[in-house]
Amino acid sequence: MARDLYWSLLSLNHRGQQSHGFAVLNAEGISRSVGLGPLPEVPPEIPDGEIGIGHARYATSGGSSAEELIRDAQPVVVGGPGRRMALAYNGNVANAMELRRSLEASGALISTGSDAELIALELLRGLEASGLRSAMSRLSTRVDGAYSLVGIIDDGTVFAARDPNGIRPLFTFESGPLFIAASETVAFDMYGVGPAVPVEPGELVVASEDGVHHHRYAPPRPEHICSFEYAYFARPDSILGGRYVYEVRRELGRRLAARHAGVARRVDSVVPVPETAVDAAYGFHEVSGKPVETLVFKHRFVRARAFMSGGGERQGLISRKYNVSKRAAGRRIALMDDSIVRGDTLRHLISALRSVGASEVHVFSTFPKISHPCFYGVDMATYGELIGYNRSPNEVAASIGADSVNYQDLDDFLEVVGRSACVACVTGQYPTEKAALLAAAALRAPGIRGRITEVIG
Ligand SMILES: O=P(O)(O)OC[C@H]1O[C@H](OP(=O)(O)OP(=O)(O)O)[C@H](O)[C@@H]1O
Ligand SMILES: NC(=O)CC[C@H](N)C(=O)O
Ligand code: SF4
Ligand SMILES: [Mg+2]
Repeated sequence: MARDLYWSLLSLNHRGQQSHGFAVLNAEGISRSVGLGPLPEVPPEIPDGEIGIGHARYATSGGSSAEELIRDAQPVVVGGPGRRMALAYNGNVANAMELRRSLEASGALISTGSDAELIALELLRGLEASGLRSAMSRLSTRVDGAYSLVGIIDDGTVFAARDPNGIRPLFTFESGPLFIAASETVAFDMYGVGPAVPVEPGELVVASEDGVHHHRYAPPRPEHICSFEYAYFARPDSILGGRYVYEVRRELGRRLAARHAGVARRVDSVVPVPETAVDAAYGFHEVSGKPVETLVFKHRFVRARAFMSGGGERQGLISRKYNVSKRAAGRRIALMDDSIVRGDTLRHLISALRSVGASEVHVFSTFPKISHPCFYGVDMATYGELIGYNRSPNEVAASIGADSVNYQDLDDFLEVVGRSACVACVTGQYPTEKAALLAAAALRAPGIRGRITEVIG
C-alpha cells in the first residue's frame, strides 16, 4: 500500500509543493510522516498498513517559515478521548478566525496555524458526539469555504467528502476491498484503475468493514467547481467535468483567437508560457493559423510552480525558471498564458523577449481578468496584490510592458468551463455567504497586508 500511496501522491505534486505527508493506520494505530517541499523522487519512509492517506500542500493558511511549514504540514492528526483521526484537506476556510475563536472558547487545543487543523478538530468533535454523517452536516453549518476531505479514523473507517458547493475536485473508485479517493483522476491512472467517479457536492463516502456507503450530508446545490482548476491547477491529463483538462485548455485558446481575431491576425506566431499554457497555444493556432513557436523555455529541473511559491521566493524563481530564445528578434509575438494574477511572470518574460529584440508582444490570457480575491484555496486573498484590480486591460498592458493584453471573454469562458463554475475572482459573486462579506470588508480596506482570512473576521 505504501508504494501505491507514494506513486499516487507523486502524480498530484503539481497541486502543492510546500510540504508533503502521509498518515497510515496499522496495528500500532495512526502514524504520520511529513517532509518539507514537494514529494521527492526518492521515496521517503512510509509506514506500511492497510489504509493510508497522503497530501501535497500548497499553503493557503498558516506560516511560511520552514518551521511553520513543517508544523502546518498535512495530513493533520487529531485525537479526543475516544477517537483519533487523520485528515488531508484541499480548500480553504473563509471564516477561519471565527472558527478558531469558537474552538478555543470551547477548550480545544490548537497547535498549528493552518485551517486544516480547525476542520479536523471541528469534525472530531461532531464525530465523537454523533457519528460521521452528522459531523459533516454540523461542519457544513459552521464552516464557510471550500473543502474536499479525505480521512482515516482509528476504528478502520476511511472517508471522503466534498463541500456542499463542490468548489474543489474529489473523486473515488471502489472495487471489492479497494477504495481510493483523490483530487484528480491522474492519481487513479497511477493505480491502473477507473473510471474515477466524482464525489457530489455535499456527499460523504464512507468505506469500512461493512463496505462502501454514500451519504448526502447537505442539500444538493449546483456544483461551483473552481474554474481556475481548468485553467491552471489540474494536470492536463486529468478529467474534470467529464472532459480532459487539456481539451478544455485547447478550446480556451481557440476562443481567444476567435474573440481577438484582429490582434491574432497581426502576430507572426503564438508562444506559450510553459508549462500550463501549452495546450491553449495549440488551440489558438488551430483557429488563427499562426504557428506555435517555442521561444520561452522552462528549465527542466526547476519544477516549482512560481504562483504557488511564497512571496519571498517567487521573483527569484521566475527569473531562474525561464530562458528566452534570441530567435524572438524582430518578431510580433502572441504570448499565451493561462492567467494573469500578480503579473510577475509576464512582466519578466516580456522584458526578456524585448531585450532579445521582439518587436511586439501581445498577451493572451485563457482566464478572464482576475480582479477579486479568492478565499477558497488559491492564495490570492487581497485586492492589493491583483494586477487586474482597478485596472483596465490597457492599464494592465502598460504595467507589464505588453503591446496589448487580451483576456478571455467571461461569457466564452463560462460556455467552456460550465455556467455554474465558480468565477468569483472575476465577478466578485461568491458562492458562499461569509466569503462575500469578507470581500466587501476587504474592499473597504484595500491596504491590507497578509491573507484577509487571517486578518478580518
Ligand atoms: O501573474 P502571476 O502572478 O505571475 O501568476 C500567473 C502565472 O503563474 C502560473 O505559473 P506557474 O509558474 O505557477 O506554473 P506553471 O509552470 O504550471 O505554468 C500561471 O501559469 C501563470 O504563468
Ligand atoms: N492547497 C490547499 O488545499 C491548502 C489546504 C489548507 N488551506 C492549508 O493551508 O493547509
Ligand atoms: S474565486 Fe477564483 S480561484 Fe477561487 S475558487 Fe473561485 S474560481 Fe477558483
Ligand atoms: Mg505559468
